Amino acid sequence: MQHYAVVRYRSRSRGRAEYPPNYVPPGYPPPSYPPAGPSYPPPGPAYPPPGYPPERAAYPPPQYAPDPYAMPPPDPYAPPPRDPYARDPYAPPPRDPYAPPPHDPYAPPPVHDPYAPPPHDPYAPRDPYAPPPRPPAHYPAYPQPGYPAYPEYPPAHYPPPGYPPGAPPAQPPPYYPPPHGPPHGPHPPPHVHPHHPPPHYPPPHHHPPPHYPAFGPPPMPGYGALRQKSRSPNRRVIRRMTLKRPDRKAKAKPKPKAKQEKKAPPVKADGSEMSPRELSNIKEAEAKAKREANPEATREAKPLQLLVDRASNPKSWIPCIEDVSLRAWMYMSQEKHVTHNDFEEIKEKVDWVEIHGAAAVTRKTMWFVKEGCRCPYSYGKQQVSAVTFPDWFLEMAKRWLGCLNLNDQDKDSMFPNCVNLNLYEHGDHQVAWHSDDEPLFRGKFQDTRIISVTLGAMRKFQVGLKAPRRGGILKPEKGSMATFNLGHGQICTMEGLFQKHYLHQIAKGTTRQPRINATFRTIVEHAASCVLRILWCFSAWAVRSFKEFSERRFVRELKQDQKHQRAHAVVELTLAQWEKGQSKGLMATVVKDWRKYTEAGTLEDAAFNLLQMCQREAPPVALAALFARPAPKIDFTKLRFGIAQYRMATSRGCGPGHGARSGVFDQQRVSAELDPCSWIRLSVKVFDSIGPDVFSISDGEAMAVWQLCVIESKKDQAFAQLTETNAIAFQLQEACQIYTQENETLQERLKQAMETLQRELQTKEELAKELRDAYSKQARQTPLLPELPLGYGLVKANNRGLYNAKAVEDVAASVASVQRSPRPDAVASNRR
Ligand SMILES: O=C(O)CCC(=O)C(=O)O
Ligand SMILES: [Fe+2]
Repeated sequence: MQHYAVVRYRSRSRGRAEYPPNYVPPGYPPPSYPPAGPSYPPPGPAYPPPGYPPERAAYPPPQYAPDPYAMPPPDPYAPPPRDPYARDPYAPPPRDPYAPPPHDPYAPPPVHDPYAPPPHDPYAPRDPYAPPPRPPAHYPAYPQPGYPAYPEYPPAHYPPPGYPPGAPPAQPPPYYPPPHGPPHGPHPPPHVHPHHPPPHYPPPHHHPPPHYPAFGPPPMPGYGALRQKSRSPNRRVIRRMTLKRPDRKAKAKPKPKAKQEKKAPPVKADGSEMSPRELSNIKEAEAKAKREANPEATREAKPLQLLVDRASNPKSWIPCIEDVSLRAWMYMSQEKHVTHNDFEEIKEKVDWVEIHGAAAVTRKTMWFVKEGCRCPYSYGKQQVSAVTFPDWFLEMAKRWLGCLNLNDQDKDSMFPNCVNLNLYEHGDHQVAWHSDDEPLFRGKFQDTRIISVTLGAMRKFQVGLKAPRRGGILKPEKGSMATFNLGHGQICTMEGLFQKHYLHQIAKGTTRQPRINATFRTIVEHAASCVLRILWCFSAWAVRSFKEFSERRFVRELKQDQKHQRAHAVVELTLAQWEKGQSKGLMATVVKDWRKYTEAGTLEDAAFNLLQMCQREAPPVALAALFARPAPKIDFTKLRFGIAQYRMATSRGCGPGHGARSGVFDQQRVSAELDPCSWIRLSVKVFDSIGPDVFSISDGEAMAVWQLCVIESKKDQAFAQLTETNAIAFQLQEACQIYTQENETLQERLKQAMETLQRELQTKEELAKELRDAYSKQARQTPLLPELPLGYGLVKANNRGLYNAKAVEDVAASVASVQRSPRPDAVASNRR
């Protein structure tokens, strides 16, 4: 359709050059216009009137009215308002004899009006800010001194560009230029795609200019246009959102990835295939070379405080692994505060969850987290829900770890926010080779701290360098394994990138005594289903914006110290806002902590500490109501939607909370509709507290954050699936191992049977030889005996190289039968 329009337009423009010189397009007045008669324009009263100031004589001045909507400035020299009783000397005569007669013979018939807008023009202004009405009927058909200009006058660019050669009509036809496109031209012009008008189309006067009087700029993009009646104020916001959404269909489909050609497996020098073991060896060597070529950052380059550095008695800590190039450390120490009573209490009080291996229960576990956190923990395919630290356990843990001075004062002294408890009831209970590198701890990417405390029986704790899986099974690199005995009261730390580069396990043992182990860790990235995740997002977002804000405003023009001063002022402003608003519960904690941290250190510290605080802070009051319900699954789509709505409502430039108060944003309603877990209320509170006055966070950023959340939650799901699949694969591999062993045993038995058989065969062969000899001896004496078939009694090998036992048996049987049954001729001779 569009293509057709273009072709038509082109052919028309080509044809235009062939118009005769005096061509007048249909509908235009003939060149003799205006009709002969009185002089044109008609003689009126003298202008300017006597006494009129000379500088206003040319009113309106030629440069006037670039803006068709702007009213002329109040003219101090304007002629006095018309006296209704006096005849205005400047007023046009009530009936202008020179005005085109109503039935103008040159006027085109209304049906063929070339200037009429198309009936269903998608670009037709439906704008509430539409231009003012046309001039009143008594206005002259052309601009005249003394008449304020109307948008349509004077005719712009007459004759229009591209007008046929020849003299244009002396006067433009009435209401020229036509409001929509050139005469006869298609509408919109052919180069304009109907769904993508260029920025200048439709002509600018359809939109109120930025300084449009009296209304003020409405806040949202697309304002003015497409304003529709809505049942509630909220609907309007929703509709605008819908309008803003990108066309999903227009999204480019991701290109299918080019098929990767499978690498041919390496072969030996003689061209023969390598065994899986040889291949694994090669992979392991490659991984080792790669690791050695890429050492990790040193502690000098990237500071890291080790636990031993903060221990009260550093000398009692034994270094087990100090791998600087891999940034991995492991230390051990004996802690006297771990008692046997603790062991009994934990064993009794904990509601243990059994972990099932391929065949049996491998151990029992429990997953404790800090109050407020809801992150589950996965053991293979088994997922265990979070249980808040019981007070008795917290008290115990603080006693055990007291020597490490973890007092939550700064980022180095954070007390772990979760613990995994393992109960190994006897030597058969174990945990296979693994590393604690779950996404919760980000151990693959950043330094982590794991503190393990042992109670009860001693067990062997083995560590080794991570290597590529062998036959799908995780095992340490050859020759890298080290074994440590962990007995009652032993504390063991794994720090830095230990979980990235090392594996550990508790191997099966012979003991019948139980052992409990508590591994304390720190969750740094809460799971998508955890309520603290949202707080983390908000904080990350607020901190980022805060940093951006301070940078943007101050970095360029101010010195470093001034920048800090100003940034602190911003913090103060924020705090004031927060305190003014929701200063109870969670927000109060946030405010208090932020204040504490900003007072203590640099901006970066403040940002980091705020993040840490948001992650670790148990929300005692504000979130308590949320926890009364079962663990909520956050619907990020709904949440994002709610947040976006709120953002839109408040971005009207009236300050935080305005939208909610003014009723534009029906908070109650949205909460009821979109918020099954009170999440919107919480997010709105946080939003309200941040406030657009302090942080200029765009809707785009808001969306981006929530989109990130959605992606992350998908990632978590995918990860859960992956873990499940891995667990299944692991089970299969275990089964495979068992079968391989069985197979080996069977092969062994078969070999033994073969050997026995072979020995038997040999004996039988000898026997057969003896028999043959006896037979031939007999035959010599008794010539009537038939000839034995060639090779009779010889043992034959079948195709597979196995001896054919049946053949031997046949020989033996036939020999026996020969011996047993007397031959007929022998019988006959006896009778004789
Ligand atoms: O029992 C231990 O000492 C180790 C436990 C462990 O590695 C774990 O829970 O991840
Ligand atoms: Fe572990």
